[in-house]
Amino acid sequence: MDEERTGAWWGRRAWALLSAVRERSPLVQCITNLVSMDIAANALTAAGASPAMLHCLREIPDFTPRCHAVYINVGTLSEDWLPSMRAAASAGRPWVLDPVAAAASGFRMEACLELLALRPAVVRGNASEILALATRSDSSTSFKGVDSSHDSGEALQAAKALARSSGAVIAVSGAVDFITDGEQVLSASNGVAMMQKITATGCAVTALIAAFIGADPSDALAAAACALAIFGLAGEIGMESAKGPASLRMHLIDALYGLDEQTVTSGVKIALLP
Ligand SMILES: Nc1ncnc2c1ncn2[C@@H]1O[C@H](COP(=O)(O)OP(=O)(O)OP(=O)(O)O)[C@@H](O)[C@H]1O
Ligand SMILES: Cc1ncsc1CCO
Ligand SMILES: [Mg+2]
Repeated sequence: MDEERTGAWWGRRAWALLSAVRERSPLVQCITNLVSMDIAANALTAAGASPAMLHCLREIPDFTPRCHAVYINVGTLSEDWLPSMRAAASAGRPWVLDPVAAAASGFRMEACLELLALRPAVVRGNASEILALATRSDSSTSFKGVDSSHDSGEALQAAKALARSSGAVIAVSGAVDFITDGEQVLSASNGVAMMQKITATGCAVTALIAAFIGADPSDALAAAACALAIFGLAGEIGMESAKGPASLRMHLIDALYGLDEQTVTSGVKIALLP
């Protein structure tokens, strides 16, 4: 390492990655749930990326190889969409998985585990989703639905084990986001609690991770941490003008669009855990 990775180093790294997204405008194919399509596409566009919500199996051989990254989210999974997810994940592009409500059913858990075997670069979930995936459990009563019933710290050991067994970077979102490749653990401490009151903010930040990887595929751990920190920072700035979840959604997207170098380098809170 040329330079010690201080907080200031991470601020510069986050700015470099956001700048790369703005300059390269990576094409990100999103096979995502019906709830999240709008906020994910708007978050990607505001950040400078180019989203495409295509999920028809017959289009994947032509379209997916031309994408810079792929985003797959099982939130409104159906049997019809699973073949498209498999095909897009197997198209040779770097891709990111959001295992929404992984424990909701045996079918969904099987689908998530099958997709995980197709080597995503990053998996981003809330703590309950990462705990369920790591234990391959779809039966525990503590797993409700799309919202987490655990704090992110409770899933940290599970995230490390899942990263080692899958080869993916695992990101657990929450008040503090944890990002690990199974050896190193980064924390990203940006964001505001009100973000949990907007549906599909988690889905949107996973899409943003795919955009960061599309712009620079060299370091999935850094891409995931910087995307989470930048999305959280946009939430903090948005909260200064918001009156509740609906206006926060609008102000967060505006803030993401307007982020400048000074704000990012001084505002991003990423640290390497000892
Ligand atoms: N208590 C909190 N304080 C600050 N930021 C938070 C808090 N909880 C969540 N966030 C942020 O909100 C975003 C969404 O994370 P969350 O864990 O709620 O995802 P999720 O449960 O998968 O959401 P969804 O399924 O609705 O998409 C992330 O950027 C995360 O960092
Ligand atoms: C509410 C909801 N249901 C399935 S996906 C989704 C969006 C948040 O994950
Ligand atoms: Mg989610």
